[in-house]
Amino acid sequence: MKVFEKAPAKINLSLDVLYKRADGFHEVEMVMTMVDLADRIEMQELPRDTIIISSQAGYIPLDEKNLAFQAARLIKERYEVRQGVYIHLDKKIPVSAGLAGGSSDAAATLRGLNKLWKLGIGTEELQRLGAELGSDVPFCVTGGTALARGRGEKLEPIESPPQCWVVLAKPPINVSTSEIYGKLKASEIKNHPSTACVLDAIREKRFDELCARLGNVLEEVTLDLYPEVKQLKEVMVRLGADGVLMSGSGPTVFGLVSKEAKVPRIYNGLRGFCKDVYAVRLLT
Ligand SMILES: C[C@](O)(CO)[C@H](O)COP(=O)(O)OP(=O)(O)OC[C@H]1O[C@@H](n2ccc(N)nc2=O)[C@H](O)[C@@H]1O
Ligand SMILES: Nc1ncnc2c1ncn2[C@@H]1O[C@H](COP(=O)(O)OP(=O)(O)OP(=O)(O)O)[C@@H](O)[C@H]1O
Repeated sequence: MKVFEKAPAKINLSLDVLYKRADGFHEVEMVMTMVDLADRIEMQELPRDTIIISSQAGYIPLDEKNLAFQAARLIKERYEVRQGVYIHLDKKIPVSAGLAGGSSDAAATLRGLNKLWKLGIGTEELQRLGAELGSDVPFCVTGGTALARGRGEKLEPIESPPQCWVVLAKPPINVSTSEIYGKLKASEIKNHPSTACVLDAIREKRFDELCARLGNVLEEVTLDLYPEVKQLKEVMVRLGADGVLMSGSGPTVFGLVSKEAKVPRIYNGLRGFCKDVYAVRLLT
């Protein structure tokens, strides 16, 4: 038997850090949503007790470092599953981009194996398992739009933002999430985004207000280390995107655009700076 799952990319509409915790993680307050750019994951049952990963993407690990492998191993161990699984990852989400590609693959693997092996695991338990794999995985289990707290695992679903285009541009650099959090001085953050205002703008369907309130405290660190990300933000603003922000720890920059007619100019303008550019819709 085979199952298929879509694993969409996420963007952070706001990302605030409240403080650094004793366990080394940062207490966050984030508004996250999914966009229509997704990996596609195929899971096929194997009679042997083994996990095999393949992918057309040459640049991701295919061994136990792969987050989909870790998700399969976790579910097999926890639910004492003796069968094996062959997992093919059709990657569309750029890697190490700040778009939670690996986390979404892990979440999709948890959902898919729950179906394949008829385990009957509830959503909350899938999210708990996800939290063992990474901070973004619990959100990716359900997707939608949510307010995330804790280290990202305490989730409150909220309604979707007003529908719009999302132009994503990833410069050709790799950014390490732990390095960016490591360099952040949580007690010295000057400009905290207002999570409450972002939530209000979404609830009241005020697109312009949402664009004005976008904010990510990790930008300061990443933009300082990688001036090309700052430049990309400036280009996107100049090309006419309504709201522009870096997603997660970067380096992907996204622009929200309400008018479809503006999208080709922004897309084509960005292609002059980097090859990884996508124009997609929000997954509402
Ligand atoms: C930047 C975001 O992607 C925004 O959604 C997430 O906060 C990070 O999520 P993630 O990549 O799933 O992160 P994890 O794999 O759990 O952690 C990677 C590293 O980031 C740091 N980290 C992550 C989450 C968090 N709340 N505080 C942290 O300090 C830790 O140093 C950790 O070792
Ligand atoms: N299935 C996977 N897809 C992509 N990367 C993976 C996968 N499994 C493990 N990785 C590794 O995880 C690291 C981060 O990749 P990923 O694409 O998830 O980053 P990201 O988009 O910055 O994530 P986040 O936004 O959650 O911080 C890379 O070093 C990559 O090699």
